[in-house]
Amino acid sequence: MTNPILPVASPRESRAWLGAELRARKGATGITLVVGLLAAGTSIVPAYALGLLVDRVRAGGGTTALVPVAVTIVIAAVVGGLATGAGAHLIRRLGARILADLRERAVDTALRLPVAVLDRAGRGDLISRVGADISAIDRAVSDVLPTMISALLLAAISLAAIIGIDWRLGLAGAVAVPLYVLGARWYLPRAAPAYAAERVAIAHRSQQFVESVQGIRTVHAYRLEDRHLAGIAGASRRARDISMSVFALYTRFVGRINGAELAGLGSVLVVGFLLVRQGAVTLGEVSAAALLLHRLFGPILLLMVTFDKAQDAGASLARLVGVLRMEAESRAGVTTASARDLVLAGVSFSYDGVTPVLRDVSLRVEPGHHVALVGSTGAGKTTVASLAAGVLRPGQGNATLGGVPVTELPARTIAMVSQETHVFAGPLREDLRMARPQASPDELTAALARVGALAWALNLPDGLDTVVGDGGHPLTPAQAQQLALARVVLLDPAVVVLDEATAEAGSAGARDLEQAAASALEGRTALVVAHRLTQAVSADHIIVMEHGEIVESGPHAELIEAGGSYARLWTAWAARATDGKEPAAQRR
Ligand SMILES: Nc1ncnc2c1ncn2[C@@H]1O[C@H](COP(=O)(O)OP(=O)(O)OP(=O)(O)O)[C@@H](O)[C@H]1O
Repeated sequence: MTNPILPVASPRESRAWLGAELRARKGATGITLVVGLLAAGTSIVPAYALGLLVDRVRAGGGTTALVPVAVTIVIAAVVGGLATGAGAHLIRRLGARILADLRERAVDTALRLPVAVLDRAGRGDLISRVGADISAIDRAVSDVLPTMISALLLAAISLAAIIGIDWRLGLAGAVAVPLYVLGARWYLPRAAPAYAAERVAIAHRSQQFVESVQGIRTVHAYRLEDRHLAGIAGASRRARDISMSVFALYTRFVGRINGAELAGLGSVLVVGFLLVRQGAVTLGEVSAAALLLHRLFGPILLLMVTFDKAQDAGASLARLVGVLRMEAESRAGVTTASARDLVLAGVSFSYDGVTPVLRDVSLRVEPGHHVALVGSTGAGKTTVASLAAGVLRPGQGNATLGGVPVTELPARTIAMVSQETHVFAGPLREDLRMARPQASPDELTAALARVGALAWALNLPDGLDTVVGDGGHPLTPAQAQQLALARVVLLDPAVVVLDEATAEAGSAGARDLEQAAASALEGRTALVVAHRLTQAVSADHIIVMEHGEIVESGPHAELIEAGGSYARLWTAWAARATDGKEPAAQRR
């Protein structure tokens, strides 16, 4: 899927990111490299030892001269085996850790992105990046990466060893390089489509077979056996032909690689012959150089056939590192957006594009002020709150904070506590930490205390470690809302939109929640849907809504004096409050 919004990192950016990650893990990277080099180093020892053996035999050395060489080869094999195993394990572990961090940072960045950016980018792209792309890299890290890195280290060490024997031998061996490159450039672009076609043909064959077996009664009933058998035979022939052509492609590729090996080895032997004749090197040294080159054939072929997998993983990495590039965007504006007006200007909205729910709504919440929205059920309060928080986008008009559309603000700039409070499954402590992952235990308890939830939280079976949410310890709706308010305290946003279901908590519970909300909102700019009129009394400004429109607005005292809808709501509320019923005044 092509996407103009979520960026893809350039190869240079991906390399820079990887370099920084490795530098940040100097210790683990260093040990991995040392063990890898030890494995590569020990695996070239037998070639050297065999070269030495040749010289000793030529010099007429007896069995005693040969034993140390044999022992060296055995020790090198054992150490090399152990080091190769340990190296692969260390590479996998390092890779898995870097990958885990990358996934966390990518998800974290994505969750902070403004709603508008996510909408434009398409959630599917994001989900495939943190899902399929991570899996592709993960497979490469545990499967091809250790082999590739070992092969590269071995190639580097072997080349250095050959040049160390005599640079002219190194040059002779290098004759193979352009031929390898040509072989790879011929094979790689053909291999991917060929393997893809083979997979499709095999899937088609299975499909034909399964369909015929599943519909066997119909096949018998209409005497369709011959037609179905012909279909299966045709699909099988196609699959067989494609598989054979894929195999032919691979053999032709291996033929080209064998050509490169022949050229490299042949040149080493010819140059070696001339050098031995000149007395520049010994026969044993030329043998060692030839064996070192030969030792590389397997790893180089492996590098080539796994190259496409590494390329796939590289492409996935670029897509993930691209998401990280948006980190700055996801954090920008958090501080600058504070101390700015929250404004809805001429906002109209409809959920289905037909029935208008809001008509020309304009309101302003000044920095540090609390504005209460009141009105009957269905008047449009929750819709206004969702538009102000950037959860919904206006059909007409604008919702802005400091002039910036709220949907383009980083996700945590405006916090919204809605009527559906979700308790995430897991320990209560982790539920709170969603709002601030680095929160210390003291900060967690302070946040709970501020919303009056500390006493009950400490009384849970395992205190803050009690597992809550789905399948965990049940919390009352009021407790869940207190938890949501504690998360607001931890998140510490400049602006809060509150649409709590205080009315559902019973009068005593509702009063506690009002207290908790007031405490959580202290010092912040707030737009509050006042489900109980007592919440409106203390607000700096009250907005009264009816049928999707603002019908009145002003401070409590002014609205009472005006004797309009708010005054009527208030009278009804006060009368019921004296009856001891304490209703949600706007729920008629
Ligand atoms: N998701 C939705 N899809 C379609 N219509 C909706 C949706 N949510 C709300 N509405 C409709 O929009 C109108 C305004 O609803 P809204 O929830 O904003 O009112 P409210 O004043 O908050 O009411 P309450 O006090 O009951 O929460 C109502 O007619 C409601 O039926």
